[in-house]
Amino acid sequence: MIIGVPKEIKNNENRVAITPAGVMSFVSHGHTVFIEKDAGVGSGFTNEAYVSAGAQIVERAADVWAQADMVMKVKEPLPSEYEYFRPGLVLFTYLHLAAEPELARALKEKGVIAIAYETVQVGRTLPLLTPMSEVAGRMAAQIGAQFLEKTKGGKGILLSGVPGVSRGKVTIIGGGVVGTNAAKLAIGLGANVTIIDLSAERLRELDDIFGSQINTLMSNPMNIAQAVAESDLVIGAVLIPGAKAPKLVTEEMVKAMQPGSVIVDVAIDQGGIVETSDHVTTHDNPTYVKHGVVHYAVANMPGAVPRTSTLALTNVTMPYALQIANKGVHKAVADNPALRLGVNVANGEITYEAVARDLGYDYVPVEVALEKQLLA
Ligand SMILES: NC(=O)C1=CN([C@@H]2O[C@H](COP(=O)(O)OP(=O)(O)OC[C@H]3O[C@@H](n4cnc5c(N)ncnc54)[C@H](O)[C@@H]3O)[C@@H](O)[C@H]2O)C=CC1
Ligand SMILES: CC(=O)C(=O)O
Repeated sequence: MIIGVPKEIKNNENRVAITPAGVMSFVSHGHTVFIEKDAGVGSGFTNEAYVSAGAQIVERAADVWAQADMVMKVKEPLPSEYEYFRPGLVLFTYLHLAAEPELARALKEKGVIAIAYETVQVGRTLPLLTPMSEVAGRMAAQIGAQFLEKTKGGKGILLSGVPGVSRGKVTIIGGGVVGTNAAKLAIGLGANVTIIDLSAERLRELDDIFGSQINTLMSNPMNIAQAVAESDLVIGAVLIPGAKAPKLVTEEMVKAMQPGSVIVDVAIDQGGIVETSDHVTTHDNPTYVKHGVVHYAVANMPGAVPRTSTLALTNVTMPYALQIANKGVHKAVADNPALRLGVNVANGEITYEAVARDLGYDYVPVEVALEKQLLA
């Protein structure tokens, strides 16, 4: 198979979908890898390192897309990349389609087989999302602490407090991977931490992990309203796989926060859990203020720490990418139920139920959609 890796073009996105080690794995299995010139530079991988590993460097993104059977990326394609879509092309990347209706339409209309990292699922875990959620969760606490500084627009508090002055209050809504990692850092910073989740089982696990270092609360509008109003920093970390994020923090709740408080809505890639985080921001211009509250809504947070993130991401994506390359997409998906759940669009159909529901399309099972191609 020919695998193509374009350079990421999202604002300050310095990750890359394959490292030289990944190239070596593909090549040792008889595959060909085209890497766009300088695609790895932001993550510290030179063109020469890719060539030494057996890749061919291609000058133009258009040629990478045109020659590849499978394109591997990190972030969802941007509108300027939609023209490269074509029937039968396999696209393996983060997609977050419930929040990207135009992208979903383009993939559907152009007959791409689009496999989303974030919906590949093993039991209750999302193995290709986990490492980036670890990164973003840890970043959320440190970014929140930074924007609480007066010079950054915040109310001017230090989360740890100092002897004789209270600690800052952090509320984390969603106690999964992002939430747990945000809590680790927030506890490390000395904050007073509350985690809110809908799952009593998860709250029990969090209580076992963190003990008296955190407070846990069941997710309901009353608990959320009270915790948010009292918080200096709120971190949005809820996920319903594939679906648009539920708006759990209403505009009224935001208005009740003190001016200069901070919201880091990590779930913004799925649309965000805060009513007032109504648009995505970028690393260049990461925050805006609404009702006196600083909102941070960057959808590619790990892109700011690309060396760590690229290594962590490719550690988990490569085994799946190799299965697709070695077996072909049909057999790889048929053999691996985890990968099957990753397929969001195939041959003109939406094949992930939550995405179809949220975007108003008919849901077509993956097998049926892939069969269409074999019959055609
Ligand atoms: N902005 C960025 O750069 C990044 C964003 N993310 C996003 O962060 C979000 C969270 O991801 P993970 O922590 O990996 O998901 P996860 O599946 O590990 O955790 C989600 C948690 O939300 C809880 N939950 C579901 N409904 C809830 C409700 N109504 N109230 C409270 N809790 C509820 C679940 O019980 C679960 O514990 C996702 O949208 C993910 O895509 C992840 C990485 C980077
Ligand atoms: C999860 C995701 O979208 C990211 O790491 O950018």
